[in-house]
Amino acid sequence: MDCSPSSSDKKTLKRWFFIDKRLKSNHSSPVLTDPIPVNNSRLGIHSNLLSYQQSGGSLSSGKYMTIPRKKPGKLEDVWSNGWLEAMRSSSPPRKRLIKDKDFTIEAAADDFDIAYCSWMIKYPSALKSFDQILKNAKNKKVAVFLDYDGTLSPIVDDPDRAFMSDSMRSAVRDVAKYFPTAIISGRSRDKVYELVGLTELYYAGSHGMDIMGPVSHAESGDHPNCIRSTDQQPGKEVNLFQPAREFIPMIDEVFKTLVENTKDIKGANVENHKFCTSVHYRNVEEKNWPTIAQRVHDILKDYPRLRLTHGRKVLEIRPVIDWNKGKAVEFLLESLGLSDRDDVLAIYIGDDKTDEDAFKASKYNSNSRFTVFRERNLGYGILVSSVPKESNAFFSVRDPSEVKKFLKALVTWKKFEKA
Ligand SMILES: O=P(O)(O)OC[C@H]1O[C@H](O[C@H]2O[C@H](CO)[C@@H](O)[C@H](O)[C@H]2O)[C@H](O)[C@@H](O)[C@@H]1O
Repeated sequence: MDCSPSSSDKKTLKRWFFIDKRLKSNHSSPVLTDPIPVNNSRLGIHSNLLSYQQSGGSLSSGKYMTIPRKKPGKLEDVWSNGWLEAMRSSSPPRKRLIKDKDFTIEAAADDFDIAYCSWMIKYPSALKSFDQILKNAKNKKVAVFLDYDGTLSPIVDDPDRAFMSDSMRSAVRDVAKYFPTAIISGRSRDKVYELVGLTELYYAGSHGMDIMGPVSHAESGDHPNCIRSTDQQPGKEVNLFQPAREFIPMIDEVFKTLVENTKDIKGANVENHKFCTSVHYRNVEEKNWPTIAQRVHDILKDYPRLRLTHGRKVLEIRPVIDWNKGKAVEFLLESLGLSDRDDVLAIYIGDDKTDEDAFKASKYNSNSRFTVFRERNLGYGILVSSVPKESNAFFSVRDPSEVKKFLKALVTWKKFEKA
């Protein structure tokens, strides 16, 4: 779809603004929003509100190796804390629907396209804005951060079959030849490394809680959770940074309990990412979503040091520490010696709610210690989305195929600049 306005669009645009106005007058917007669980003091709390070092509360519930079969709680829990609402809006609809928290209307293709074009005024295409990006990148050190699922690989029903294409792999390999490049994924670091298979990159798994980065130029290398290692990535000395190390036994225990307690729900799938665990409901019938949500909720009640976040048709359980993909980007920039400088442009491409933390990331800077990417043009967040949704990103691309075009364009620019 081409979103450049043409004269023939005028009529339809007018029609769209009329629809838009009508929806707004009903306190509604055609843009998908991510409802944040309300009414839940613990399980849905935003990580930024929590300090990194948590005091009190034991690390384990003391039940390692025994898997308790939970007594079901009341279904009202998951209604009242907003989980179900968040689950329903957790992935872009495949059908052309305009959704709002109060109602869903089936949109004619035209209306949907116009909604998308109107959304792109706020989140312009990174491909069409490439000249603007280059203008800002000129004479700067560019660093590239990439999410995996939905960004480098298309979303598919089976998480074990989310492969990236060879052409995408070669585009990422080329990018890494010219720019420091890292993958920041919700998956375990081992799994995402297995899927990407490139030694040229740095990897952060478990939403940034397991970072294999460069041997540090800065203080981050002296962090107590940093281990220097040479054997993890062939030919490279790397730093391993694992701020949630102490949670490994607890996550393993919760993972086993989740497997046991969801095994009778058809389509449920639990993954262990070592520092966090995911419960997929993409293949669970919608009528059973309240049940799966309630089971997870009941288990988490026993773990005050774990919290829940929502991904694309997945419930993610992770430690209550002030660490996320945004912090991982900051950490990697610091390790790369790219923090305390103005001549750096960080580009982050991602599709999911957890990528929003990275879109909001700050960069250390001598003038003001934390400088938000978006406000100072020190970095660009690029959201991958084929439907309108609210984001902290600056630009957008529609899908992984546009991500690949963008990466290739970066490489072509750099080659040309060097020649
Ligand atoms: O941060 P990411 O690299 O994007 O990882 C986030 C989650 O991605 C995977 O789940 C998502 O992709 C699956 C495969 O396309 C899809 O089936 C699932 O519905 C999506 O949520 C991964 O399996 C999760 O563990 C990650 O947390």
